Amino acid sequence: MEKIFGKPLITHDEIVHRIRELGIQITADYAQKNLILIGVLKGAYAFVADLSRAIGLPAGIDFIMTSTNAHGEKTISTPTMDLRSADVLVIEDIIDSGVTARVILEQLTKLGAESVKICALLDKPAGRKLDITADYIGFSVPNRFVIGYGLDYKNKYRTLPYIAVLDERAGS
Ligand SMILES: O=P(O)(O)OC[C@H]1O[C@H](OP(=O)(O)OP(=O)(O)O)[C@H](O)[C@@H]1O
Ligand code: HPA
Ligand SMILES: [Mg+2]
Repeated sequence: MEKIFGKPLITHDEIVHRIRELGIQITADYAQKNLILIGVLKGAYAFVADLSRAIGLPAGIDFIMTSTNAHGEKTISTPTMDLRSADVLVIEDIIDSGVTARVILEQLTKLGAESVKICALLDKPAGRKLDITADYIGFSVPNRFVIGYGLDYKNKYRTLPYIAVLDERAGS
């Protein structure tokens, strides 16, 4: 797969280093709080696994999935954990248009969480359609379609250990 995608946009070592930094920051920020991490499947699966183990707190962990309903609106599944009085940190792979993040923030806030913040591995500001800012960001990426480390193109390439720009030669 390396040959198809050439040089990584963000290497595995850079991801590991940045996650260590984010873990230290989140550990300090949530030291006195009732932290529940909520991973957004599928894209955030790799980031959740690594970031959760870089946070030195007894955090709860849960997952949600997103889907699109008959009206073309994005919806989320209901978390299994009770979020009342919890400080929720949503873990996302990327914020692009901001539509997914907006729906997640609105819905989880309605479930009675004390606070809801978002940590995204990647931020693509040029893709933004809604005014959404992540509270923690791993890396800012250019306005290109990126894959790897959880991010897919047609459900493939999630397992790449680094982030790359999709090469047209990958085909369909
Ligand atoms: O900011 P946005 O434009 O809303 O895009 C970001 C969202 O889109 C992707 O998920 P997708 O719904 O494709 O599903 P996946 O996580 O299963 O890949 C990505 O994982 C984010 O969740
Ligand atoms: O650049 C991207 N790559 C993969 N999935 C995505 N979902 C929104 N933007 C992207
Ligand atoms: Mg996703």
